[in-house]
Amino acid sequence: MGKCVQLICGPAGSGKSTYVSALQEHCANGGRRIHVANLDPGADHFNYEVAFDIRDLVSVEDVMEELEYGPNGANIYCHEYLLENIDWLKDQMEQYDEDEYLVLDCAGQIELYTHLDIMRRFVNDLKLWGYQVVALFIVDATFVTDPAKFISGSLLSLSCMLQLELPHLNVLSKCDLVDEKELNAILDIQNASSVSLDLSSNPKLNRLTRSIMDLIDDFSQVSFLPLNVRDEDSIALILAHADHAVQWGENEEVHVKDDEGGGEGEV
Ligand SMILES: Nc1nc2c(ncn2[C@@H]2O[C@H](COP(=O)(O)OP(=O)(O)OP(=O)(O)O)[C@@H](O)[C@H]2O)c(=O)[nH]1
Ligand SMILES: [Mg+2]
Repeated sequence: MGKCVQLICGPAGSGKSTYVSALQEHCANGGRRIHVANLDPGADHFNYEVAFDIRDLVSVEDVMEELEYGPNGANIYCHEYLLENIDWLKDQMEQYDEDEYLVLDCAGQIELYTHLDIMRRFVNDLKLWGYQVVALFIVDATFVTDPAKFISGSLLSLSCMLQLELPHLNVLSKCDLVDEKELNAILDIQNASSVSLDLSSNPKLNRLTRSIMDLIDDFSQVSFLPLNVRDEDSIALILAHADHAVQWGENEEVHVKDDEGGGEGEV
């Protein structure tokens, strides 16, 4: 069993903290140990049992008050501060054994995943410490139900994937809020070229849109896993994909009953 981490990324309000809370409950019901940490220095509230919390090191509130920064600048400052004090995080993570899976609930400030290199530097540290990391990019289903928004959501996810260079899963949250037909249309998309893209009356713009979608296709970036936090099966499916990405449990010893000897043997 290796040291494994799910890194929960995505735009503000997309449902990251709600997902980790549902995941924690799902794992507890199944007798599996996971630990969820808050890495959002601007978090107000969340419903999960927190293993450790970046706000014990630095918080947006304190930075805004002491340095008189605005909320965005303070958030970036907090992430830079975390990187400068990365041993704090290492100590927190090392409290847990290899068979205890860690889930890191990150901030939703989108520049962290697009043009700043903060998350990439952070991920590089996790890799150096020997963690297998999978990124889950959570996108709100209600934001991708028309072609223009679908392109925008796919591009955001692609930026994150290219920045972090990690095994990457796209998760469509709040599936309970969208019409089943609309949802299935998104989930059925196998390649970007199949999306109806004549968004403009200007053929030049439509050609540009198609080129963008071809780019997204080149990275096989259009498939989403559906998440409905009220549906255990959807959480189990996402967990299975994440486990596969980090090879969780693949080296686990298989125990079989030794009928003749009455004891257990290893395979
Ligand atoms: N109906 C429904 N609402 C959801 C779901 N997931 C999240 N929400 C709601 O969406 C809002 C934002 O959810 P959060 O989990 O706080 O989102 P977040 O991505 O952690 O937000 P930030 O930490 O601010 O980036 C909350 O009001 C949630 O109750 C879902 O699957 N279904
Ligand atoms: Mg959150």
